[in-house]
Amino acid sequence: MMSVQPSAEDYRNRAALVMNNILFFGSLGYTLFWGSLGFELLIVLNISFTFWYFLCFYPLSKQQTLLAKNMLFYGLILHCFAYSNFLFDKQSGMHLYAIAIIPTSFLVYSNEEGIHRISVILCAVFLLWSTELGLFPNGYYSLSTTQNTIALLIALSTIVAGSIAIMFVFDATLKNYQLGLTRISQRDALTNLQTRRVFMDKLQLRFGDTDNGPNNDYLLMLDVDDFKTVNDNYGHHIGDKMLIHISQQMSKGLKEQDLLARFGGEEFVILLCERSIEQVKQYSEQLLEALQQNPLKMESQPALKRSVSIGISEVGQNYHLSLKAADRALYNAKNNGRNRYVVV
Ligand SMILES: Nc1nc2c(ncn2[C@@H]2O[C@H](COP(=O)(O)OP(=O)(O)OP(=O)(O)O)[C@@H](O)[C@H]2O)c(=O)[nH]1
Repeated sequence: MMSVQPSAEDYRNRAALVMNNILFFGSLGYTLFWGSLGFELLIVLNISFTFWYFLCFYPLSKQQTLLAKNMLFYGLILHCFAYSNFLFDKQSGMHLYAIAIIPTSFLVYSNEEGIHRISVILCAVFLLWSTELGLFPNGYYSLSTTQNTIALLIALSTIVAGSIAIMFVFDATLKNYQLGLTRISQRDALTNLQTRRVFMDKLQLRFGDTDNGPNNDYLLMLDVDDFKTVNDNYGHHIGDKMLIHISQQMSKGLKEQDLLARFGGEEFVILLCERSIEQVKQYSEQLLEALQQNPLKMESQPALKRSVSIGISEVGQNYHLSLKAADRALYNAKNNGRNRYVVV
């Protein structure tokens, strides 16, 4: 069965949460800091931002969440702008908070909200630029060196912690995404079995190019009998369900090191490892029987039965030749009446 992996989107949401927590605590730090200096207005402002952080992740409608995000970012930028240009002098480091805003906007806004992200970044850049150049009148209050250092430390530690979180979480996201892509490319989309290419690569890994001689591994080529009539009589979607159903039956009785792949269309291939020919025959008989006993159940019609034909060959000195031999055996099984196996 296909396991449900967290998507890149899930990781992005988690990253946004981590980042927001960091900013939340940064904001809390500032609240305490302004409190210790007696700036009541700044305490209230910081609490309001904490409230917007909270709303960004509270389950609301899409539009309300977007509003909360905008309130948070534009409010934060305005707040830093007022701090660093009018209230305090630029040494207070308030404008540096904008550096944390830039990467955060990538996480908090979704890709569809890119336009908001761009405008937030432009505003943050303007804030940094205007403060650095002293474009506006200098701040009214001047913080002492220690106070400046504390304010700067809070801003910088928020930025550093945020950047570290981004590095880690993005790394995990990327790895997960790549893993997901690899998994997808190795699996057949319909049956979730391995693809022909992966199967051939694994045969190559197991047997290599050298002539090894027989080693109790068997190749089975399988083809669904009269499958075209399933599509013709019941439609393609029932044909698809039949392929899934048959592949599930095939996977029963396989061991961990065995391989099962969809070779193409209604053709499958199996490698049974370290078995005697009797065991291979037994597996084949059980599969033929299971398909008779477990037809595909349908909602408003009688259950639908299909058999398979199987060609079997032992993996000999060259696995390519063994595959061809199994294919010939399959051809014979078809010609001899289907719903059977033939060993070469
Ligand atoms: N629904 C569905 N049909 C597929 C898929 N891949 C291949 N097919 C169909 O499988 C059918 C194979 O038909 P044939 O090659 O004539 O084989 P058959 O009807 O099984 O006859 P025999 O093999 O001779 O028993 C074709 O109609 C293909 O369109 C698939 O992924 N889904």
